[in-house]
Amino acid sequence: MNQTPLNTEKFQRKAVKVEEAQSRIASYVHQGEREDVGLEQAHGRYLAMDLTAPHPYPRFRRSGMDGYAILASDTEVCSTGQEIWLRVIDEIPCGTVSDKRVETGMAARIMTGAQLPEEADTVVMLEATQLREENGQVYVGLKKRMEVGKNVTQIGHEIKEGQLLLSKGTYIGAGHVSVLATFGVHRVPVYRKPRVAVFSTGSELLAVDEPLQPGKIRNSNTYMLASQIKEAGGEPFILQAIHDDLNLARASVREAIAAYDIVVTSGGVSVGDYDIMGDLVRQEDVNMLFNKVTMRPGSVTTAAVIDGKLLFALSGNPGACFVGCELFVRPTIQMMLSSAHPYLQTWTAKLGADYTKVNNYTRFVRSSLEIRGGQVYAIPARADESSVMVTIKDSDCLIVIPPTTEGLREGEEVNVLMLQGGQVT
Ligand SMILES: Nc1nc2c(c(=O)[nH]1)N[C@H]1C(S)=C(S)[C@@H](COP(=O)(O)OP(=O)(O)OC[C@H]3O[C@@H](n4cnc5c(N)ncnc54)[C@H](O)[C@@H]3O)O[C@H]1N2
Ligand code: MOO
Ligand SMILES: [Mg+2]
Repeated sequence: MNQTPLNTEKFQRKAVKVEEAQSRIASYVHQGEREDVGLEQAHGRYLAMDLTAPHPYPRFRRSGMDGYAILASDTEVCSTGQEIWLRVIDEIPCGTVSDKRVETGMAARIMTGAQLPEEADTVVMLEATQLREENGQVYVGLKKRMEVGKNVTQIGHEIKEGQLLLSKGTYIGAGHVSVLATFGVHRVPVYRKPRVAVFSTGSELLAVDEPLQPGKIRNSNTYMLASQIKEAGGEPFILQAIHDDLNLARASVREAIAAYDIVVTSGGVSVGDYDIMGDLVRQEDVNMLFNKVTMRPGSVTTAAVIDGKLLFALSGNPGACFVGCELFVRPTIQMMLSSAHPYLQTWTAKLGADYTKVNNYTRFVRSSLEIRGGQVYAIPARADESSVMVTIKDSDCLIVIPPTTEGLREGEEVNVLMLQGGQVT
């Protein structure tokens, strides 16, 4: 086993605040590269450029009802109770354009979604009309005065030509796909998903398909991190977990840095004898950004820049690993995708139970959200130690508890960071 030499440097760490750590990272983030994907592949991706409307939408004056296209002025006499009869000159199904002009005394039968004929300015719905035939000519009768433009959707009602349709960094969901299809964007310019290498360090780690052995555990962090990376918009690449060996770690980090956009590791960042990542980031060719943050869990979260790329050495404790990824890795991926909200967004909620742990660091307490009497409450997990794995799955948010010597009482207002997929129940 490759025991690291005794040194005191390891213990002397200067803690930085979360915001400071985030801003140090942000200064090394590069915008992602662009690739074009088919519209069917665009869901869940982030748009890589602003898109403007190549034409107004709707592009033509559109009937909102099945009925008759008429001139509203012809119906003015109806206000005195008089019925009018208009000569039906055409029938316009959806998708066809009439070559007739609707002049005074005339009407054209029209279907919902069809283009209004020239001159017609109003549509009267079928139910408000009656028909009569005289010498082979059909007439439509109506009794109600119509306002100009009734049941007609005007050109550009939704979007004017040249208007911003979707901005760079937009997450593409169902509604956005509809916009893209409407405007004929069949190849969609999106950011290439940042490629994130993930591997765990720890001689105690077994692969998930291995039977348990004394003193060993299965590697859960790698898979949890891969999920978090996916949620953040990245593409995770799971690399082989390594033993607590500095040379092995150095080789794996080097290879990963060369091949991927970001490298995330878990484990070995504290001050233990086999905490090799702590040593790795102190090497000459590594620009360590920080190796201690005034937060719990995850106080030993470490970040560094190697060959211009970011390495996140997260804690091995699952709770700290999870929070470190949400606070630092997720925003990095989101910034590469030009997301408008790279950081987890802050909400306020009432604290759902007393929180009595005192801290000199800011705590990020995994919690569920619940509505009680119309008010959102954040309920801290029953077990939220950094080493606890099983309550991570129940978290909708992280309650932010600033340094305190007294703890907080149930009902107090607290800031919470919403987690992606978090729900208020
Ligand atoms: N003397 C001190 N000891 C510790 C300190 C300290 O300041 N002084 N900090 C504690 C804190 S806080 C944390 S958090 C942990 C950080 O530990 P490391 O990041 O060095 O992680 P490891 O030592 O490798 O492992 C910790 C724990 O997590 C388990 N683990 C590791 N990898 C995985 C994985 N891939 N999947 C699941 N679980 C994993 C590992 O078995 C350990 O139980 O240090 C404290 N100690
Ligand atoms: O870094 Mo540890 O997670 O503060 O508990
Ligand atoms: Mg350790």
